Amino acid sequence: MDTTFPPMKNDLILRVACGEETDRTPVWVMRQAGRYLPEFQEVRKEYDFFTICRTPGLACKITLQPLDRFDLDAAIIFSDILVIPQAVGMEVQMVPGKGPTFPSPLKNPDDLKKLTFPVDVNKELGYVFEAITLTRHRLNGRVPLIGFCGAPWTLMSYMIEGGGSPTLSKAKSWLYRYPENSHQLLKALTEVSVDYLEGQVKAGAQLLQVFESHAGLLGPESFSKFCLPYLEQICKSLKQRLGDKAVPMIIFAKGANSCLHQLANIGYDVVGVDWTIDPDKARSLIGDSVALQGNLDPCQLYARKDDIARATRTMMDKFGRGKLIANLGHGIYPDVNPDHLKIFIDTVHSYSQH
Ligand SMILES: Cc1c2[nH]c(c1CCC(=O)O)Cc1[nH]c(c(CCC(=O)O)c1C)Cc1[nH]c(c(CCC(=O)O)c1C)Cc1[nH]c(c(CCC(=O)O)c1C)C2
Repeated sequence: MDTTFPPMKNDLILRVACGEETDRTPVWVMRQAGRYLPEFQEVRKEYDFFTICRTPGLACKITLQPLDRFDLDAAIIFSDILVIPQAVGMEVQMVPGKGPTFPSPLKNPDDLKKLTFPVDVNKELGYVFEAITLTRHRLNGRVPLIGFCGAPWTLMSYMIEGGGSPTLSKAKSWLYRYPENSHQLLKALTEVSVDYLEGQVKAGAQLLQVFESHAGLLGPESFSKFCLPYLEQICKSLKQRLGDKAVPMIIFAKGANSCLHQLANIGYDVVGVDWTIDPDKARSLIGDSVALQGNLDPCQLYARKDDIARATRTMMDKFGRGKLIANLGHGIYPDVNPDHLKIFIDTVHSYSQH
Protein backbone atom coordinates (compact mmCIF):
# COMPACT_ATOMS: atom_id res chain seq x y z
CA MET A 1 0.00 0.00 0.00
CA ASP A 2 1.15 3.51 -0.81
CA THR A 3 2.18 5.28 2.40
CA THR A 4 3.03 8.65 0.89
CA PHE A 5 0.21 10.79 2.19
CA PRO A 6 -1.21 14.22 1.30
CA PRO A 7 0.19 17.20 3.28
CA MET A 8 -1.55 18.12 6.55
CA LYS A 9 -4.01 21.00 6.63
CA ASN A 10 -4.58 20.83 10.40
CA ASP A 11 -1.83 19.44 12.64
CA LEU A 12 -2.85 21.32 15.79
CA ILE A 13 -3.14 18.20 17.96
CA LEU A 14 0.32 16.97 16.95
CA ARG A 15 1.85 20.31 17.80
CA VAL A 16 0.22 20.39 21.23
CA ALA A 17 1.25 16.78 21.88
CA CYS A 18 4.84 17.77 21.11
CA GLY A 19 4.69 20.64 23.60
CA GLU A 20 4.29 23.53 21.15
CA GLU A 21 2.17 26.61 21.81
CA THR A 22 -0.86 26.91 19.51
CA ASP A 23 -3.44 29.64 19.10
CA ARG A 24 -6.37 27.23 19.50
CA THR A 25 -7.04 24.19 21.73
CA PRO A 26 -7.46 20.95 19.73
CA VAL A 27 -10.36 18.66 20.56
CA TRP A 28 -11.32 15.06 19.84
CA VAL A 29 -13.59 12.68 21.73
CA MET A 30 -12.92 9.17 22.97
CA ARG A 31 -15.25 6.78 21.14
CA GLN A 32 -16.21 9.58 18.74
CA ALA A 33 -16.84 7.06 15.96
CA GLY A 34 -19.56 4.61 16.80
CA ARG A 35 -22.49 3.69 18.86
CA TYR A 36 -24.13 7.12 19.62
CA LEU A 37 -24.20 8.06 15.89
CA PRO A 38 -27.30 7.05 13.87
CA GLU A 39 -25.14 6.76 10.74
CA PHE A 40 -22.99 4.15 12.55
CA GLN A 41 -26.11 2.24 13.64
CA GLU A 42 -27.20 2.12 9.99
CA VAL A 43 -23.97 0.35 9.01
CA ARG A 44 -24.16 -1.82 12.14
CA LYS A 45 -27.61 -3.13 11.10
CA GLU A 46 -25.98 -4.75 8.12
CA TYR A 47 -22.69 -6.01 9.54
CA ASP A 48 -21.38 -7.69 12.64
CA PHE A 49 -19.08 -5.49 14.76
CA PHE A 50 -15.85 -7.37 14.08
CA THR A 51 -16.70 -7.69 10.36
CA ILE A 52 -16.67 -3.88 10.28
CA CYS A 53 -13.30 -3.83 12.05
CA ARG A 54 -11.89 -6.37 9.59
CA THR A 55 -13.16 -4.63 6.45
CA PRO A 56 -10.90 -1.61 5.75
CA GLY A 57 -13.51 0.17 3.58
CA LEU A 58 -16.13 -0.02 6.36
CA ALA A 59 -13.72 0.85 9.18
CA CYS A 60 -12.55 3.85 7.15
CA LYS A 61 -16.11 4.99 6.41
CA ILE A 62 -17.04 4.92 10.12
CA THR A 63 -13.81 6.64 11.16
CA LEU A 64 -14.76 9.56 8.93
CA GLN A 65 -18.43 9.80 10.01
CA PRO A 66 -17.94 12.06 13.05
CA LEU A 67 -15.69 14.40 11.02
CA ASP A 68 -18.54 15.09 8.66
CA ARG A 69 -20.72 16.23 11.57
CA PHE A 70 -18.27 17.98 13.89
CA ASP A 71 -15.29 20.29 13.72
CA LEU A 72 -12.88 17.76 15.25
CA ASP A 73 -9.09 18.07 15.27
CA ALA A 74 -8.33 14.34 14.96
CA ALA A 75 -9.78 11.08 13.70
CA ILE A 76 -9.35 7.78 15.59
CA ILE A 77 -9.23 4.59 13.57
CA PHE A 78 -12.36 2.49 14.03
CA SER A 79 -11.37 -0.75 15.75
CA ASP A 80 -11.45 -2.16 19.29
CA ILE A 81 -8.93 -2.94 21.99
CA LEU A 82 -10.04 -6.59 21.90
CA VAL A 83 -8.49 -7.32 18.52
CA ILE A 84 -5.28 -8.27 20.38
CA PRO A 85 -6.94 -11.04 22.42
CA GLN A 86 -8.37 -12.27 19.12
CA ALA A 87 -4.92 -12.18 17.52
CA VAL A 88 -3.50 -14.40 20.28
CA GLY A 89 -6.20 -16.97 19.59
CA MET A 90 -9.17 -16.09 21.80
CA GLU A 91 -12.70 -15.88 20.51
CA VAL A 92 -14.51 -12.59 21.22
CA GLN A 93 -18.13 -11.95 20.30
CA MET A 94 -19.91 -8.61 20.42
CA VAL A 95 -23.25 -9.43 21.99
CA PRO A 96 -25.89 -6.72 21.42
CA GLY A 97 -26.96 -5.16 24.72
CA LYS A 98 -24.17 -6.92 26.61
CA GLY A 99 -20.92 -5.87 24.96
CA PRO A 100 -17.81 -7.95 24.36
CA THR A 101 -18.03 -11.57 25.48
CA PHE A 102 -15.38 -14.31 25.53
CA PRO A 103 -17.00 -17.77 25.32
CA SER A 104 -13.83 -19.38 26.78
CA PRO A 105 -12.05 -16.94 29.10
CA LEU A 106 -8.75 -17.87 30.80
CA LYS A 107 -9.60 -19.88 33.93
CA ASN A 108 -6.17 -20.74 35.33
CA PRO A 109 -2.50 -20.36 34.36
CA ASP A 110 -2.58 -23.64 32.41
CA ASP A 111 -4.82 -21.89 29.89
CA LEU A 112 -1.92 -19.61 28.94
CA LYS A 113 -0.55 -22.52 26.89
CA LYS A 114 -3.52 -22.18 24.55
CA LEU A 115 -2.50 -18.66 23.53
CA THR A 116 -0.33 -17.99 20.49
CA PHE A 117 2.74 -15.95 21.40
CA PRO A 118 4.56 -14.40 19.63
CA VAL A 119 2.03 -13.04 17.17
CA ASP A 120 2.72 -12.24 13.53
CA VAL A 121 0.92 -8.89 13.61
CA ASN A 122 1.04 -8.42 9.85
CA LYS A 123 -0.83 -11.67 9.41
CA GLU A 124 -3.28 -11.35 12.32
CA LEU A 125 -3.83 -7.60 12.44
CA GLY A 126 -2.87 -6.50 8.93
CA TYR A 127 -6.50 -5.53 8.37
CA VAL A 128 -6.07 -2.68 10.88
CA PHE A 129 -2.94 -1.48 9.09
CA GLU A 130 -4.81 -1.50 5.78
CA ALA A 131 -7.69 0.46 7.31
CA ILE A 132 -5.23 3.04 8.65
CA THR A 133 -3.48 3.51 5.30
CA LEU A 134 -6.79 3.81 3.46
CA THR A 135 -8.12 6.29 6.02
CA ARG A 136 -4.98 8.47 5.83
CA HIS A 137 -5.52 8.74 2.07
CA ARG A 138 -9.24 9.49 2.41
CA LEU A 139 -8.60 12.06 5.15
CA ASN A 140 -6.54 13.91 2.59
CA GLY A 141 -4.67 15.84 5.32
CA ARG A 142 -7.84 17.19 7.01
CA VAL A 143 -6.74 16.13 10.51
CA PRO A 144 -4.24 13.65 11.98
CA LEU A 145 -5.20 10.00 12.46
CA ILE A 146 -4.89 8.41 15.92
CA GLY A 147 -4.00 4.74 16.32
CA PHE A 148 -4.53 2.90 19.61
CA CYS A 149 -4.34 -0.28 21.62
CA GLY A 150 -5.53 -1.55 24.98
CA ALA A 151 -2.87 -1.67 27.71
CA PRO A 152 -1.73 -5.09 28.94
CA TRP A 153 -3.58 -5.10 32.29
CA THR A 154 -6.85 -4.00 30.68
CA LEU A 155 -6.53 -6.74 28.04
CA MET A 156 -5.56 -9.36 30.63
CA SER A 157 -8.59 -8.47 32.72
CA TYR A 158 -10.97 -8.95 29.76
CA MET A 159 -9.28 -12.25 28.87
CA ILE A 160 -9.88 -13.58 32.40
CA GLU A 161 -13.26 -12.00 33.19
CA GLY A 162 -14.64 -12.89 29.76
CA GLY A 163 -16.36 -9.50 29.47
CA GLY A 164 -17.11 -6.39 31.51
CA SER A 165 -17.08 -6.74 35.32
CA PRO A 166 -17.70 -4.19 38.08
CA THR A 167 -15.03 -5.66 40.40
CA LEU A 168 -12.57 -7.53 38.14
CA SER A 169 -12.31 -9.98 41.03
CA LYS A 170 -11.36 -12.93 38.83
CA ALA A 171 -8.59 -11.04 37.05
CA LYS A 172 -7.36 -9.42 40.27
CA SER A 173 -7.22 -12.81 41.94
CA TRP A 174 -4.56 -13.81 39.37
CA LEU A 175 -2.41 -10.85 40.47
CA TYR A 176 -2.50 -12.07 44.08
CA ARG A 177 -2.49 -15.84 43.53
CA TYR A 178 -0.37 -16.20 40.43
CA PRO A 179 1.87 -13.11 40.22
CA GLU A 180 4.49 -14.83 38.08
CA ASN A 181 2.01 -16.09 35.52
CA SER A 182 0.38 -12.67 35.52
CA HIS A 183 3.72 -11.04 34.71
CA GLN A 184 4.30 -13.66 32.01
CA LEU A 185 0.98 -12.78 30.36
CA LEU A 186 1.45 -9.01 30.77
CA LYS A 187 4.93 -9.22 29.26
CA ALA A 188 3.71 -11.22 26.27
CA LEU A 189 0.85 -8.74 25.71
CA THR A 190 3.35 -5.87 25.96
CA GLU A 191 5.45 -7.41 23.19
CA VAL A 192 2.45 -7.83 20.87
CA SER A 193 1.36 -4.27 21.62
CA VAL A 194 4.74 -2.84 20.63
CA ASP A 195 4.68 -4.76 17.32
CA TYR A 196 1.07 -3.77 16.76
CA LEU A 197 1.62 -0.05 17.42
CA GLU A 198 4.76 -0.09 15.28
CA GLY A 199 2.68 -1.52 12.42
CA GLN A 200 0.05 1.19 12.94
CA VAL A 201 2.65 3.96 12.70
CA LYS A 202 4.22 2.43 9.59
CA ALA A 203 0.72 2.23 8.08
CA GLY A 204 0.15 5.95 8.74
CA ALA A 205 -1.01 6.53 12.35
CA GLN A 206 0.29 9.94 13.49
CA LEU A 207 -0.49 9.84 17.21
CA LEU A 208 -1.08 6.82 19.46
CA GLN A 209 -3.23 6.34 22.54
CA VAL A 210 -2.81 3.48 24.99
CA PHE A 211 -6.06 2.77 26.87
CA GLU A 212 -5.55 1.46 30.42
CA SER A 213 -9.29 1.57 31.04
CA HIS A 214 -9.20 -0.76 34.03
CA ALA A 215 -6.48 0.98 36.05
CA GLY A 216 -8.97 2.34 38.57
CA LEU A 217 -9.73 -1.00 40.23
CA LEU A 218 -6.11 -1.53 41.25
CA GLY A 219 -4.56 -0.15 44.41
CA PRO A 220 -1.39 1.94 44.09
CA GLU A 221 0.90 -1.01 44.78
CA SER A 222 -0.71 -3.29 42.19
CA PHE A 223 -0.73 -0.41 39.72
CA SER A 224 3.01 0.13 40.24
CA LYS A 225 3.73 -3.58 39.82
CA PHE A 226 1.33 -4.69 37.10
CA CYS A 227 0.60 -1.60 35.02
CA LEU A 228 3.30 1.00 35.16
CA PRO A 229 6.34 -1.05 34.03
CA TYR A 230 4.46 -2.37 31.00
CA LEU A 231 3.09 1.04 30.04
CA GLU A 232 6.64 2.37 30.23
CA GLN A 233 8.03 -0.49 28.18
CA ILE A 234 5.43 -0.01 25.44
CA CYS A 235 6.31 3.66 25.08
CA LYS A 236 10.07 3.39 25.36
CA SER A 237 10.54 0.29 23.15
CA LEU A 238 8.32 1.74 20.49
CA LYS A 239 10.05 5.12 20.42
CA GLN A 240 13.41 3.40 20.30
CA ARG A 241 12.36 1.13 17.45
CA LEU A 242 10.84 3.92 15.40
CA GLY A 243 13.71 6.38 15.93
CA ASP A 244 13.10 9.55 13.93
CA LYS A 245 9.77 8.08 12.69
CA ALA A 246 8.40 8.01 16.27
CA VAL A 247 5.04 9.73 16.84
CA PRO A 248 3.67 11.36 20.02
CA MET A 249 1.95 9.04 22.49
CA ILE A 250 -0.96 9.51 24.91
CA ILE A 251 -1.47 7.41 28.01
CA PHE A 252 -5.02 7.27 29.37
CA ALA A 253 -5.21 5.28 32.60
CA LYS A 254 -8.78 5.68 33.79
CA GLY A 255 -9.13 5.97 37.56
CA ALA A 256 -5.38 6.21 38.18
CA ASN A 257 -5.60 9.59 39.89
CA SER A 258 -3.42 8.55 42.82
CA CYS A 259 -0.66 7.56 40.36
CA LEU A 260 -0.84 10.49 37.93
CA HIS A 261 2.58 11.84 38.94
CA GLN A 262 4.10 8.48 37.96
CA LEU A 263 2.41 8.51 34.56
CA ALA A 264 4.09 11.79 33.69
CA ASN A 265 7.55 10.22 33.93
CA ILE A 266 7.43 7.13 31.75
CA GLY A 267 7.96 8.64 28.33
CA TYR A 268 4.47 9.57 27.11
CA ASP A 269 3.94 13.01 25.60
CA VAL A 270 0.36 13.40 26.81
CA VAL A 271 -1.40 12.16 29.95
CA GLY A 272 -5.16 11.71 29.70
CA VAL A 273 -7.21 12.35 32.83
CA ASP A 274 -10.74 11.26 33.69
CA TRP A 275 -13.41 13.57 35.09
CA THR A 276 -13.00 12.56 38.73
CA ILE A 277 -10.08 14.92 39.25
CA ASP A 278 -10.08 18.71 39.02
CA PRO A 279 -7.98 19.87 36.06
CA ASP A 280 -5.93 22.22 38.24
CA LYS A 281 -5.16 19.40 40.68
CA ALA A 282 -4.16 17.11 37.78
CA ARG A 283 -1.85 19.80 36.44
CA SER A 284 -0.20 20.36 39.80
CA LEU A 285 0.34 16.61 40.31
CA ILE A 286 1.70 16.08 36.81
CA GLY A 287 3.72 19.26 36.37
CA ASP A 288 4.36 21.08 33.11
CA SER A 289 6.50 18.55 31.28
CA VAL A 290 3.67 16.90 29.33
CA ALA A 291 0.40 17.97 27.70
CA LEU A 292 -2.85 16.92 29.40
CA GLN A 293 -5.95 15.48 27.77
CA GLY A 294 -9.48 15.54 29.15
CA ASN A 295 -11.71 15.68 31.03
CA LEU A 296 -15.38 16.67 30.83
CA ASP A 297 -17.68 14.18 32.58
CA PRO A 298 -19.32 12.20 29.72
CA CYS A 299 -22.64 12.59 31.60
CA GLN A 300 -22.32 16.38 31.39
CA LEU A 301 -23.52 15.93 27.79
CA TYR A 302 -26.96 14.97 29.12
CA ALA A 303 -27.32 18.53 30.47
CA ARG A 304 -28.99 21.50 28.78
CA LYS A 305 -26.94 23.00 25.98
CA ASP A 306 -26.05 26.22 27.81
CA ASP A 307 -24.90 24.20 30.83
CA ILE A 308 -22.66 22.07 28.60
CA ALA A 309 -21.04 25.22 27.20
CA ARG A 310 -20.57 26.66 30.68
CA ALA A 311 -19.02 23.44 32.03
CA THR A 312 -16.68 23.27 29.04
CA ARG A 313 -15.45 26.82 29.63
CA THR A 314 -14.91 26.09 33.34
CA MET A 315 -12.95 22.97 32.45
CA MET A 316 -10.71 24.95 30.10
CA ASP A 317 -10.16 27.72 32.64
CA LYS A 318 -9.08 25.15 35.19
CA PHE A 319 -6.64 23.44 32.84
CA GLY A 320 -5.14 26.81 31.95
CA ARG A 321 -3.90 27.97 28.57
CA GLY A 322 -1.67 25.70 26.51
CA LYS A 323 -0.60 22.07 26.69
CA LEU A 324 -4.22 20.89 26.52
CA ILE A 325 -6.03 18.47 24.24
CA ALA A 326 -9.71 18.87 25.10
CA ASN A 327 -11.66 15.62 25.38
CA LEU A 328 -14.22 13.93 27.58
CA GLY A 329 -12.96 12.16 30.69
CA HIS A 330 -13.98 8.80 29.15
CA GLY A 331 -15.69 7.56 26.01
CA ILE A 332 -18.98 9.15 24.95
CA TYR A 333 -22.01 7.13 26.06
CA PRO A 334 -24.28 5.49 23.48
CA ASP A 335 -27.43 7.44 24.39
CA VAL A 336 -25.96 10.93 24.09
CA ASN A 337 -27.58 13.32 21.63
CA PRO A 338 -24.93 14.11 18.97
CA ASP A 339 -26.09 17.76 18.94
CA HIS A 340 -24.97 18.02 22.55
CA LEU A 341 -21.53 16.77 21.62
CA LYS A 342 -21.38 19.53 19.01
CA ILE A 343 -21.82 22.13 21.76
CA PHE A 344 -18.78 20.75 23.59
CA ILE A 345 -16.61 20.75 20.45
CA ASP A 346 -17.69 24.19 19.26
CA THR A 347 -17.26 25.69 22.72
CA VAL A 348 -13.67 24.42 22.93
CA HIS A 349 -12.92 26.12 19.64
CA SER A 350 -14.66 29.41 20.27
CA TYR A 351 -13.52 29.77 23.87
CA SER A 352 -9.88 28.90 23.21
CA GLN A 353 -9.70 31.66 20.62
CA HIS A 354 -11.43 34.37 22.64
C1 LIG B 1 -11.17 3.40 20.61
C2 LIG B 1 -12.31 2.41 20.49
C3 LIG B 1 -12.61 1.40 21.43
N1 LIG B 1 -13.73 0.72 21.00
C4 LIG B 1 -14.16 1.28 19.81
C5 LIG B 1 -13.25 2.30 19.45
C6 LIG B 1 -13.28 3.08 18.14
C7 LIG B 1 -14.27 4.17 18.14
C8 LIG B 1 -13.77 5.50 18.56
O1 LIG B 1 -13.10 5.63 19.59
O2 LIG B 1 -14.07 6.47 17.88
C9 LIG B 1 -15.34 0.87 19.02
C10 LIG B 1 -16.43 0.10 19.67
N2 LIG B 1 -16.29 -0.92 20.56
C11 LIG B 1 -17.53 -1.43 20.89
C12 LIG B 1 -18.53 -0.71 20.16
C13 LIG B 1 -20.01 -0.99 20.16
C14 LIG B 1 -20.21 -2.28 19.47
C15 LIG B 1 -21.54 -2.48 18.82
O3 LIG B 1 -21.86 -1.76 17.86
O4 LIG B 1 -22.23 -3.43 19.21
C16 LIG B 1 -17.83 0.23 19.39
C17 LIG B 1 -18.42 1.21 18.42
C18 LIG B 1 -17.78 -2.55 21.79
C19 LIG B 1 -17.06 -2.49 23.08
N3 LIG B 1 -15.72 -2.72 23.24
C20 LIG B 1 -15.40 -2.55 24.55
C21 LIG B 1 -16.56 -2.17 25.24
C22 LIG B 1 -16.63 -1.82 26.72
C23 LIG B 1 -17.25 -2.93 27.48
C24 LIG B 1 -17.25 -2.68 28.94
O5 LIG B 1 -17.80 -1.65 29.35
O6 LIG B 1 -16.69 -3.51 29.63
C25 LIG B 1 -17.62 -2.17 24.34
C26 LIG B 1 -19.07 -1.93 24.62
C27 LIG B 1 -14.03 -2.67 25.07
C28 LIG B 1 -13.29 -1.43 24.80
N4 LIG B 1 -13.06 -0.89 23.55
C29 LIG B 1 -12.32 0.26 23.68
C30 LIG B 1 -12.02 0.43 25.05
C31 LIG B 1 -11.13 1.51 25.60
C32 LIG B 1 -11.90 2.77 25.79
C33 LIG B 1 -12.83 2.80 26.96
O7 LIG B 1 -12.36 2.62 28.08
O8 LIG B 1 -14.02 3.00 26.71
C34 LIG B 1 -12.64 -0.59 25.76
C35 LIG B 1 -12.61 -0.84 27.26
C36 LIG B 1 -11.80 1.15 22.62
